[in-house]
Amino acid sequence: MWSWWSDASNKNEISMVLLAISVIVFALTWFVCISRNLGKVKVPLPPGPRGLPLVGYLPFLGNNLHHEFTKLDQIYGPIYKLWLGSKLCVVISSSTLMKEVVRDQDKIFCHRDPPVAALITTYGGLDIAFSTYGPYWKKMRKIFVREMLSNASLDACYALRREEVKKTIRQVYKKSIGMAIDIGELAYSTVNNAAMSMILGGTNQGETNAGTEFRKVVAKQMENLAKPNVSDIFPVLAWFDIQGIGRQAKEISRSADKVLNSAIEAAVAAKGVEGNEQQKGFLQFLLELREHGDSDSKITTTQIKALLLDIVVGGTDTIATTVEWVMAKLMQHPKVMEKVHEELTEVVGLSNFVEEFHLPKLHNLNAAVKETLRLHPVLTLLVPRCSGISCSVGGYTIPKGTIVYLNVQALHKDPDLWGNPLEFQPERFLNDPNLFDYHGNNLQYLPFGAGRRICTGLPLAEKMLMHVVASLLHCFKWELPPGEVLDCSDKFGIVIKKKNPLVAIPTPRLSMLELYE
Ligand code: HEM
Repeated sequence: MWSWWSDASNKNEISMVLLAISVIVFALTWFVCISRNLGKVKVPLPPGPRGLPLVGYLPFLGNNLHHEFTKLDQIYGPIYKLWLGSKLCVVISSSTLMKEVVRDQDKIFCHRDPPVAALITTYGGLDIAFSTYGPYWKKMRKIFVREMLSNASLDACYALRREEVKKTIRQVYKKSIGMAIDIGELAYSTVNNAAMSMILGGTNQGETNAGTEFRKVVAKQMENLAKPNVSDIFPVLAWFDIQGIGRQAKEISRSADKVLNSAIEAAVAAKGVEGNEQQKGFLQFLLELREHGDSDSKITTTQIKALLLDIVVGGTDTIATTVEWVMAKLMQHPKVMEKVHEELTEVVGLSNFVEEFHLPKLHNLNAAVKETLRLHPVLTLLVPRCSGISCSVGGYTIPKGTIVYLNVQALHKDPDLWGNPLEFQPERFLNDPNLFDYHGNNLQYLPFGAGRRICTGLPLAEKMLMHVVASLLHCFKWELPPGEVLDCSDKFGIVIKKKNPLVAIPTPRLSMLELYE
């Protein structure tokens, strides 16, 4: 009988065939499973420190966030994550990874996750800095950059800035020769007055109430914004406003609104007055857009107020703090200061004030300012970005809605990019002045950020910063009060300031004392 099973050799063959089939089926199943799983293998989140349940790493961050971030960077590398309450944050500190964020995937990362206090004080994010990326933000930026801060517009209001710088010089000469002055305060009042003057134009009457009032409001706003807010890290608790930060923001917003409304009323009233035409300020310009703008540029009163806040809040403390840092670094390095003074004498002359047309010729001062911004970028974590969709950076997953901090201070001190990174050596910017500009072209140097969200105020900031520093240095020699030791440690805030304010004593430098009158 023909039977497979009875035939031993056949039985062996059948066993072999079955075994082969089993192996093939098993291999195929395994392969399919692995392939399916491979498809599902999740790209991991970046590494990072463990935190506590619920609050995450928040309790361990301390007061100086930027120093803490740099320490963590040494443990976890150039990209790491932290949970702050319910928010996932990623900190990035290498040039290569920053390129992925601000260049390759800039569109994904140019969103914001504004703090509650910022939303309240900017009329719900109607300004540029905290508005959502999209057509509204584009329109506001266009008005700001192409129209308000165009070369023509900045040239037109140069006389207003210049007058405020001169006022400061006169005031120092009359009241403070031989006396110790707080340089940060001096710079702040100069920049604030210049900003108010440019905003109000012909309607500005000297040291206006609006200027003084605004100063107080901005100081309160900066303080309030710098406070860590439970409502930001646990949005579900925002309604309770546990620390009262939202309530304070509303109060600040009401005060700012009052100042802005009275400035707008004054500008409207001054509109018909003859002689104010050449002194047109930003506000007059914006009011014209409100009345006569086309669909691309028409703007409401509330939007005008939000834009003005960006100038006063975004522009004054950043420039003033940088002025203070530059002065501190130069006083700490007398040889560099000497070179800068020699250059000012040669380019400007001791019988003249500094004018904006002198600024591009002040190569040593330019280099000293750039080097100061390398060591002390005042917005050291930029304005935090937020990922609009899930994506990957450095091979790690960055989920949608992650807050991304670009640690520019760490980038600026990266020993792989900078020789003697902790030393103040302005000459590194002298050899090839175009290698590092402020426009974010070289991703090794980003004091004003990069990409779509780069500082909107850059054209004004560059001029004002150099003009104020050059004028203070050209008109006076500065010395520390006897016994005072200069230290350059910093403290965290919205703007990174000197831990101890710089106090210095001026003596006149100009040859013609009438210039100070
Ligand atoms: C030394 C002075 C200044 C420094 C160092 C500085 C730095 C910066 C930085 C680092 C950013 C974030 C950029 C990014 O995320 O890539 C920024 C944004 C911004 N800055 Fe400045 N800034 C200065 C002066 C000014 C001035 C004078 C104004 C206004 C007249 C201004 C208005 C703004 C605005 C509106 C934004 C938000 C831009 C956006 O979100 O699209 N800044 N600034």
